[in-house]
Amino acid sequence: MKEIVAVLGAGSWGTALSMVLDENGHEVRLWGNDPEQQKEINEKHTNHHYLPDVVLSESIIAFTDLEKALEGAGAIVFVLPTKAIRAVAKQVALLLDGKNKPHLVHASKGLEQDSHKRISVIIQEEIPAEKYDSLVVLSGPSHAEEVAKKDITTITAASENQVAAGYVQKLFMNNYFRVYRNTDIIGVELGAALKNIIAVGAGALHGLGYGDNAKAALMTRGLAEISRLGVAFGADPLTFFGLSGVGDLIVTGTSVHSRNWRAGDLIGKGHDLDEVLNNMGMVVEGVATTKAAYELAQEKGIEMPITEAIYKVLYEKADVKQVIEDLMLREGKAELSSETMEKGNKEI
Ligand SMILES: NC(=O)c1ccc[n+]([C@@H]2O[C@H](COP(=O)([O-])OP(=O)(O)OC[C@H]3O[C@@H](n4cnc5c(N)ncnc54)[C@H](O)[C@@H]3O)[C@@H](O)[C@H]2O)c1
Ligand SMILES: O=P(O)(O)OC[C@H](O)CO
Repeated sequence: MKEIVAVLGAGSWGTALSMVLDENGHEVRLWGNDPEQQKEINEKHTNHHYLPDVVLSESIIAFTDLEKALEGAGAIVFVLPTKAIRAVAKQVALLLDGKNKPHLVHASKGLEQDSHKRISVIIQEEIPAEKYDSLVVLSGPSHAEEVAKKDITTITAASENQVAAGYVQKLFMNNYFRVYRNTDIIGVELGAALKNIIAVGAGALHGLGYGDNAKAALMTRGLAEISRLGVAFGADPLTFFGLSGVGDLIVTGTSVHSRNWRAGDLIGKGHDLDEVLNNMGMVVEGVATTKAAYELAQEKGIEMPITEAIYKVLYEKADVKQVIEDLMLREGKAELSSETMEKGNKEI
């Protein structure tokens, strides 16, 4: 199959996914809102700020005109920072005529500020169902830098509509980019968004000089609270043992490629949050997601002690070492409870 695919978001991940789609023979239109960057993609076939040293295929065409990018597209892939999704979805809704119904895909990882909504919910709110065919979430352990080098990557296409998930699987899959299907859109989106919080924490532990035991503790107990929140919102607990759960937690919580991990590392080393975010030059989703998840957990009475600790460090300027000591000295608990997986038990 050869499709026209509009990729919305010309940053690291949008560019890497465009390379996969181009490799698979699709017509790729990479839309972005920065004319200089789009010019660079079309004239030099590079996107040096987001993927240094990567040369793009000449057949990947950058667009600044959204209407032109969407014309006749069989699939539209949203790969924008979470905070830009609603505004761009509104624009897309105005441009879709309901006759040619594209498949919608999103590959972003976050929760909306204030509303705490998942990205698929935002897209469904902004684009009327009669204007598109299906909505699929593409998510999993995948650093853009490695995908751009064609390193082996596995990822999940999640949708309640398995025909649509199969379409997205076929669209992206090749010998270095393996795509699985999944039906649990809630679990996949929450796993993807919440692992960024734990990755910030893992970076901070590294920055502070803690060792591997601490890293394993954070990631394991982090996964426990991600699962607790997810299950409380209707996710399948098994999803958190999959690519969008433990898989993405490993890749983000252990890698210098991760902007979330790097931000945490610098915070652990004593740098100011605003300075860290300003210097990163790319989105660090975990910071905003920490606030959204913290508020969500407070609202629903779900215990998320690690998220709460990271929230205090990021938003209340709490001392990291003190926060870690407080976490360690909480009242002793049982490690596992079958109720945790069934109901999001608040005792654990
Ligand atoms: N980088 C990765 O390896 C990776 C992998 C998987 C998922 N993701 C997720 O994909 C999403 C995008 O991440 P990224 O790494 O590409 O971010 P990035 O910071 O590298 O790039 C973001 C791009 O979005 C553009 N943008 C921002 N606001 C916009 C708007 N209103 N309209 C149009 N363009 C706008 C920016 O100009 C930039 O080109 C995030 O949710 C991230 O968590 C990233
Ligand atoms: O660079 P990060 O921290 O945004 O993480 C990138 C991806 O989400 C890893 O799967």
